[in-house]
Parts: sequence; C-alpha cells; structure tokens
Amino acid sequence: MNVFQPGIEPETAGRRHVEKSSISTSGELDYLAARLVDGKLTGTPVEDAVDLGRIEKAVREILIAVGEDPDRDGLQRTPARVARAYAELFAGLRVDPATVLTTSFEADHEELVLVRDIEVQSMCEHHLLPFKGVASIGYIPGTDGRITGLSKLARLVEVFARRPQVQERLTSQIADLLMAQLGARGAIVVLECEHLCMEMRGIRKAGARTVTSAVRGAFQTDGKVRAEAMALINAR
Ligand SMILES: Nc1nc2c(ncn2[C@@H]2O[C@H](COP(=O)(O)OP(=O)(O)OP(=O)(O)O)[C@@H](O)[C@H]2O)c(=O)[nH]1
Ligand SMILES: [Zn+2]
Repeated sequence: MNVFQPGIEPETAGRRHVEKSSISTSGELDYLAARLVDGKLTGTPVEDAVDLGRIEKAVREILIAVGEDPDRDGLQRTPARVARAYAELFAGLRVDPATVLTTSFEADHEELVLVRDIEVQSMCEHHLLPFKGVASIGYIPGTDGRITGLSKLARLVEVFARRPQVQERLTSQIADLLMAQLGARGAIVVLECEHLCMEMRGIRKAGARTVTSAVRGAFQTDGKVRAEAMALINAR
C-alpha cells in the first residue's frame, strides 16, 4: 500500500523541492511481477515463474545438513514456505526495470525533485540474509521539464531490491536507470541500511549502518547542486 503524504515545498536558492516520506511499497511488486513475467502481460502469479520444487528440495537438504529432522511436525511445510518466500523476495529478477518509469507528465519543472525515506528491504547476495533501511532519491528533470510519478521512484527501489544484492550496486542501479529512462539532468541516490549478516553472525555488530551514494549528471559535476541535495536528504 502506498501512503501518500502531500509534500512540503521549501524554497532554497531558487529551487523547488518536493519531499515525501514513509512510502511503503509492500505488496506492490507482487502485482508488478505478476504482470511482467518475461516482459509480457501474463497475469502469472509470481510463484509460478519460480522453480518452487527445486527450492523446496534444497531447503530440505539444508535442514538435514544442519542436523534437523525435516519430517518433524513443525518443519514439514517449511521447505514449501521458504520457496514461496524466496519467490517473493527475489521477484525483482523477473521484472524489467525499464517498465517501471513509463509514466511521465508534462510539468514544466526543471528543478530538484527529492523523495526521502523510501523503505528499502533487500537480501545480501553474500549470505542471503536481509538488509534494510531507507533510500532518498532525487533527480533534476531533463530540459523538457517532464517528471515521473513519485510512486515510480519507490517501485524502482523494489525492482532492484528484490534480488540478491549488494548495497552499492542497488544504489548505482537506481541512479543509472533514472538517468537512462527519464532523461534526467542529474540523479542522486543515498541509501542507509543495516545488514543482518553483520548483526546476527560474523562480526555481530548490531546497529552499524552503511551509507552508500550514487551521483550522476549535474550532481556529479556541480558541487553546489550536490551539497544542496545532501543537505535536504540529511535535514531532519
Ligand atoms: N560491500 C558490501 N559488502 C557486503 C554487503 N553485504 C554484505 N557484505 C560483506 O560481504 C563480505 C563477504 O566477506 P567474506 O570474507 O567473503 O565472507 P565471510 O567470511 O562470511 O565474511 P564476514 O561477514 O566478515 O564473516 C562481508 O564483509 C560482508 O560484511 C554489501 O551490500 N556491500
Ligand atoms: Zn551478507
């Protein structure tokens, strides 16, 4: 469900900003994946596009390997549950990101658009453990002043996050697609996440937060533009 909160628009150095917070995209990608399996409108539920049986077999093997009895009452349906969960967690693999930013509007707005605090939930590709946090995504529309729907930015996060990922690549992929698909003059993406692979195992440092950024176009070439966006991203 998307929770839309009308943005505030502070005036800073002649630029207008659109801010929006706490966008939740839970459940949205199920719909997207169902529509866009192999780029076609299939109506296929996301689970049908994944080899659930193969995941089930593998999970059963893991349970045996760790010393569990996969046939005991509580675990009998676990391999099937995990298979369905993985189909959902990795649904982004079956969505073409280029299909997300298809809606754009005439707005005659050539200044910064910034959406803060978009919920991010992904799976670290090294350990297949979750990492989660928030993304801030900003872009400066191209000279035609066309903008995209704000929810599309959150959908973009979903498509790239619901794959085996590293935070750095997730950050760059969002910025690159904004540039390529929207013809933006600049894109800035900042993610702040906590990785369970660092909390529950290994070094076991709870609360450590990893910040990654990707800047493209005007944000890369103009320090003032970048500093202004960073100040807005960090303003609380
Ligand atoms: N750069 C980056 N590293 C990540 C991310 N997620 C997990 N990692 C790291 O991936 C690394 C994998 O290191 P390895 O030495 O191959 O694996 P490991 O023995 O399990 O590492 P430890 O976590 O240090 O126990 C670890 O340092 C993780 O913290 C990410 O999104 N970005
Ligand atoms: Zn990890």
